[in-house]
Formats: sequence, structure tokens, C-alpha cells
Amino acid sequence: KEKAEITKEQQAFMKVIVDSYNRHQIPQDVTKKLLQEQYSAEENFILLTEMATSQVQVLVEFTKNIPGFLSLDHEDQIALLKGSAVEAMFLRSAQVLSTKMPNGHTEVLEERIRNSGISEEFMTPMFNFYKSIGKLHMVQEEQALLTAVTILTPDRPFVKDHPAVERLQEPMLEVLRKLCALHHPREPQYFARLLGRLTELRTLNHYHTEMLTSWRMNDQKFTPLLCEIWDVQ
Ligand SMILES: Cc1cc(OCc2c(-c3c(Cl)cncc3Cl)noc2C(C)C)ccc1-c1ccc2c(C(=O)O)cn(C)c2c1
Repeated sequence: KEKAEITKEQQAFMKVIVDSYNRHQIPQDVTKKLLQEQYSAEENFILLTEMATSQVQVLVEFTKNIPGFLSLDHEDQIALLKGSAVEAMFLRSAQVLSTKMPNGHTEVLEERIRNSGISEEFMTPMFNFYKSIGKLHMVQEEQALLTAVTILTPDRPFVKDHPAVERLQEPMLEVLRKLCALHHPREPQYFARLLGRLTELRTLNHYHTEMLTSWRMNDQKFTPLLCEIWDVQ
């Protein structure tokens, strides 16, 4: 019985992560532009770049609040952020696109992504991922914990102290497993399906690298923060 119950300290641990996840949203003025700016591949790319830059800032703040993250080796902190940024952002954009945003933002956002210079071959896997996340109907706690689990993935490039990262990721996986059992009692495989999405996310990493290359071929400009986190330019 006690295996399934979420303990008091796990509740507290989860609350820190979920509160931080909810606190860190893209500012309204950035999302408002979604409806205002005119439609052109150029304008859409600029808007998406602005949202990505804002999302990276949000991501860094969220990551700093993950219990234990700031006590990791500093170079490993950077390696984890750089290694997980794209995946965490795909997770977030999938959650945003699969839950109806207010006043038609979702359609507008999807339209702008579809017309931003991303070639068709990447569009399909990207929107398939969005659909597969939507079908999971994750509750907020699951979204927050899945994002934290993605960030604290030990086998990112250049991470030196794997065990230290595993020690942080394991308790989060344990809480996530219990949450899944709690919120999806009739789907015993739900937790496994959730982790399966993390595998799909890794493939999106590779597509994203190609997306960046093709944007750069068309001489598209990124912001300094994106150049730093994605090692471009
Ligand atoms: C929706 C999107 C896209 C985005 O990146 C846009 C990009 C991507 C790319 C692509 Cl297209 C899809 N998924 C992940 C990547 Cl990272 N790759 O390069 C770029 C730029 C540099 C062109 C970054 C961020 C958001 C985003 C995230 C959260 C919210 C949000 C909320 O939290 O309430 C409200 N809105 C409107 C959001 C928008």
C-alpha cells in the first residue's frame, strides 16, 4: 500500500517543482504579439525566435528551482541545460498547442509555426509529437515533473558526474510514477507511455539541429541567448 502512496516529503518536493513550473510562463506581451503581428514567414520566424528566447529564460529559472540542481557541478548544470533545452521547449510547446489557449492563440501559433521556414520533412514529426502529447491529457503536476525529469537526464553530452544527476532524477521519476497511478488509475501503462514520449523527444533533437542549419542557410538570425544555448553562429 505504502508503495503507491505519495509521502509527505514527496508532496512537498513536488509542490516546489509544480509551483515553479506554473510561476514561469511566457510573458503576456510576447504571446499578445501572436495575434497582432502580420503573417509572413519572416515575421513568423522573428516571433518564434522571440518566444524561444523568452522560453529559454523561463526554462533557466524553472531549472534553478529544481531541488538539488544548484548543488551540482557548475559545468554539469550548463551541460544539462544545453542538452535538454530543445526537448523541454518541445514539451512546453506541445503542451501549449494541445491545450486550447485563450482566444484562438493555439490556431494562430500553429499557423505561424507552419509558415516560418521549417521544411515539411520536420513539420510532420513535430506535429505528430504535439498530437501524441495531446492524447496523454497530462495533468499539470505530470507536465512539471516530466519537464524536470527531461532536464535532469544524466546522459547528456559533456555531463561529468552522471551519478549526481541520477540521484536527483530518481526521486522525481518515483513521484511521477505515483502521480500517474493516482491520476490515471485505469491506465496501468500510462507511466511507461509518458517515458516513451521522452524517447520521441530525443529524435526531435536531431530534427531540430537540421532545422537550425536550414534556417542559417537562409541567413536567418537568432538571439545571443539562443546562439549560446544551441551552439550556433
Ligand atoms: C510555441 C513555442 C515555440 C518556440 O520555439 C520556436 C522555435 C523552435 C521550436 C519550435 Cl518551432 C517548436 N518547438 C520547440 C522549439 Cl525550440 N525552434 O526554433 C525556434 C525559433 C528560434 C524559430 C518556443 C516557445 C514556444 C512557446 C512556449 C510556451 C508558450 C506559452 C505558455 O507557456 O503559456 C504561450 N506561448 C505562446 C508559448 C510559446
